[in-house]
Amino acid sequence: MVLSELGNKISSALAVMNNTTIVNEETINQLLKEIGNALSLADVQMSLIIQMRKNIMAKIKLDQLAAGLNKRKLIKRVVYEELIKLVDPGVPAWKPTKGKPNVIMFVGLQGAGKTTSVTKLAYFYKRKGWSTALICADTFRAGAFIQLQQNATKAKIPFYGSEDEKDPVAVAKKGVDIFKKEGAEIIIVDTSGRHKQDAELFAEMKQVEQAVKPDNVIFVMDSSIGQAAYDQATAFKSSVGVGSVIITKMDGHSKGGGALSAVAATKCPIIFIGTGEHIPDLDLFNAEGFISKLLGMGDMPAMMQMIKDVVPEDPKAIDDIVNGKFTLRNMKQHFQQILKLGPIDKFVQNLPGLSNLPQLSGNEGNLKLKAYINIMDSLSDKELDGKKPITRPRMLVIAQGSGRHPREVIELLEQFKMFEKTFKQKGIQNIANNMAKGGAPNARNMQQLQNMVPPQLMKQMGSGGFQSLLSSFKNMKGGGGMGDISKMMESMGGLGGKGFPGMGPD
Ligand SMILES: Nc1nc2c(ncn2[C@@H]2O[C@H](COP(=O)(O)OP(=O)(O)OP(=O)(O)O)[C@@H](O)[C@H]2O)c(=O)[nH]1
Repeated sequence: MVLSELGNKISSALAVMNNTTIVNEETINQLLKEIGNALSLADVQMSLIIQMRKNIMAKIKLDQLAAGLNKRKLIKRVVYEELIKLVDPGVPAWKPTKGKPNVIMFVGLQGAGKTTSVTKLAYFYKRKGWSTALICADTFRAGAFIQLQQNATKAKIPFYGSEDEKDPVAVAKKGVDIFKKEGAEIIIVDTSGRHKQDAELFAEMKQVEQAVKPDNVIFVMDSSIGQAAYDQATAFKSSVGVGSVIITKMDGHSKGGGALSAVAATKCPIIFIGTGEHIPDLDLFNAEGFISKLLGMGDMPAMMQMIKDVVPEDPKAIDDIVNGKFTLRNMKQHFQQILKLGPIDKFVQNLPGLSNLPQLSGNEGNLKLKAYINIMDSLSDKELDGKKPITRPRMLVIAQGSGRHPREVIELLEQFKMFEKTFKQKGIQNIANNMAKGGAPNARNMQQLQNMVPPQLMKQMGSGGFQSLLSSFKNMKGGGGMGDISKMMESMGGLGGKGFPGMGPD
């Protein structure tokens, strides 16, 4: 059973409870039994399931509930909170400090995904403007040096290692010293693994730890580990000062529950999950967002973060929205920004109602956007700025110039009309204006916003999903300010009409 199945099972158990006429002890027992079975099938440790069940029962005392209280809502909330607790030790995750060297040491068993994840993490920080460096202190596995060197070169990250030096402590120490002197802010040390936990491995880890004095030790765990996760995590935690966890291969067919509940063993937060073999395939982990996504309720904070991370402030684009102006040039920028968010399917899976769909369109959406951008590269400035209409003969020339089919040029212009319509709606301008003054969207804005969400998406989101979308708007008050709301609207504009290119209902 993969995690989306776990999510679907829990969601349907909650839906059954929601549809029963009477909520009594029996209904709750049945619900908890089904949730417990689903968690157990996903490899979550039995003692944790029993504890969770006890916590839920303690929070829902039916006989003490005030009359008129929405019991179903309360039960759902309690289940949701307890699921979050399962993957959240309640300890804030360590954060690096800008402007100083932060040494991070990776530990884990062989094949867990350490070498892949060190590069992913360095790349994650590099994209955010940190100066990063990688050190290969895995002198045990032949090939580890070359693997990390190649990954580092691919990601354009400075690397240190030695094919001749057999002492991991010496390599780690020398590498850290070099990069500290060079002023690197994130220095990541990859250590060797073993097929199984053994004394030699732990002794080596301890020596490296003492030599480089890491600011954080990250324990990397393969999500397919199953029930053995608890013991493995405990062993690593008691040996070195593990501070955070990364769970890899969450994209595969593993059950994942065992590794996820390893936080209970380490009392350390999961900070990232690996979602593929490529360098950008590393997702920030947020317990609430993760459970919300698991249950098909979307992960709006993750979506907002993705947008915030990569979209630069563009006052002109904001002005254009406020003034109801939308040109092909705006659309081109909009598509370029969406592409920076990574694969579109990942972005969309953070949306309520779409989050537990198995796979939307893979890379198709991105390829389509790239094709559209190619076409727009062939437009003149006047055409991009809406100062000159694009005639049919001109469409053929543009198709030829961009090496695309004329049908795609027509498709792009149709897409543009839909975007233009969305962005010219008064509602968007009102909200933008309101947010520009630092205010939260009011009830009328919300209604207008609701009217702008295409019926197809609305149906998929359900009212609960829509509420969380609205609250994400409300929560933005004061936080990200005007920049955020404009970006959010851009993303919503992208969902307008037929949805993202290549992902529409037809
Ligand atoms: N699908 C998928 N594969 C991953 C992920 N992370 C790592 N891998 C793959 O897992 C395999 C092992 O990864 P490594 O990074 O070499 O493992 P390691 O922990 O460094 O192993 P040692 O250096 O031997 O200790 C490689 O084939 C990786 O491509 C992930 O998140 N998803």
